[in-house]
Amino acid sequence: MVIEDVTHQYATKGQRVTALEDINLTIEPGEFVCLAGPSGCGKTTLLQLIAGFLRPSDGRITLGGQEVRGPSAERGVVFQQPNLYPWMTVRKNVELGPKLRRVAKAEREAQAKTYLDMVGLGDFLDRRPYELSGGMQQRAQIARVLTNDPDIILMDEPFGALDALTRERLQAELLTIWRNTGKTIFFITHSVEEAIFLGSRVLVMSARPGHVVYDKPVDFLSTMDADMPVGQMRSLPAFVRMRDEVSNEIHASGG
Ligand SMILES: Nc1ncnc2c1ncn2[C@@H]1O[C@H](COP(=O)(O)OP(=O)(O)OP(=O)(O)O)[C@@H](O)[C@H]1O
Repeated sequence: MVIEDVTHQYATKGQRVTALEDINLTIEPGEFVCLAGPSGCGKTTLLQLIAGFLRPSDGRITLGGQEVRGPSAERGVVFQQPNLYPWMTVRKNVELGPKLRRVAKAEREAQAKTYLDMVGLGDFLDRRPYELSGGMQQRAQIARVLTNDPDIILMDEPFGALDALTRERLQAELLTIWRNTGKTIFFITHSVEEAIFLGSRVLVMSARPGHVVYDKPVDFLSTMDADMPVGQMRSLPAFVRMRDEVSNEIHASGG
């Protein structure tokens, strides 16, 4: 995905607010990009531009050479608040995308089962969303996005509303899903530790108008045991160094 010279302004009450200015970014297939930055720096705006919910005031975004002109299943979005349809079972929620694309019933049922198993909800197929915990609803949201086989998954603080333990579990599960599917992920977070733990690359944006002030790969994790607990990882010198670097960058840019 290529973001070229993207600027975005909102018009409110006759005033223009420049949320993003001159963003240039290339995200390679299979990268797990985590974006952090002070509140209001334009993270959600950038995600919404990539999703196609907003059009940039200037510049352009292309995915696989095609310009993004609106929402599409190839760019799946996971929001902070799960947005499952309450009147549908978990299975029907997950099957909806393939159903709208007229995938045959047996095939879409099998797809939904595969992805619900992958996120650990294989025993909850016929429950309704309100019968699930917040973490389980997020898992269902992730399964729903995966069923559409997107080129990129856009995640806006997906674990921000969860308790600490559930959050750590979902982080580990998401990493496993990423390793197993090779999907490209663009992930917004307020947590520096989450960004480093999950990302193969960490970006920081400055306060308004937002632009990218930090962009580094997280390379020390690839040489380590994939199953190392987060607790142990936190004390690694390379982890601590990067956490301080990213935190300083966020503070310097207005956070
Ligand atoms: N619909 C809108 N109309 C006008 N201004 C907006 C609108 N949406 C966002 N903004 C402004 O654009 C800027 C960027 O907002 P955005 O939500 O993208 O930031 P953010 O980095 O995601 O913030 P947070 O971390 O608090 O979620 C903010 O100053 C915000 O007030």
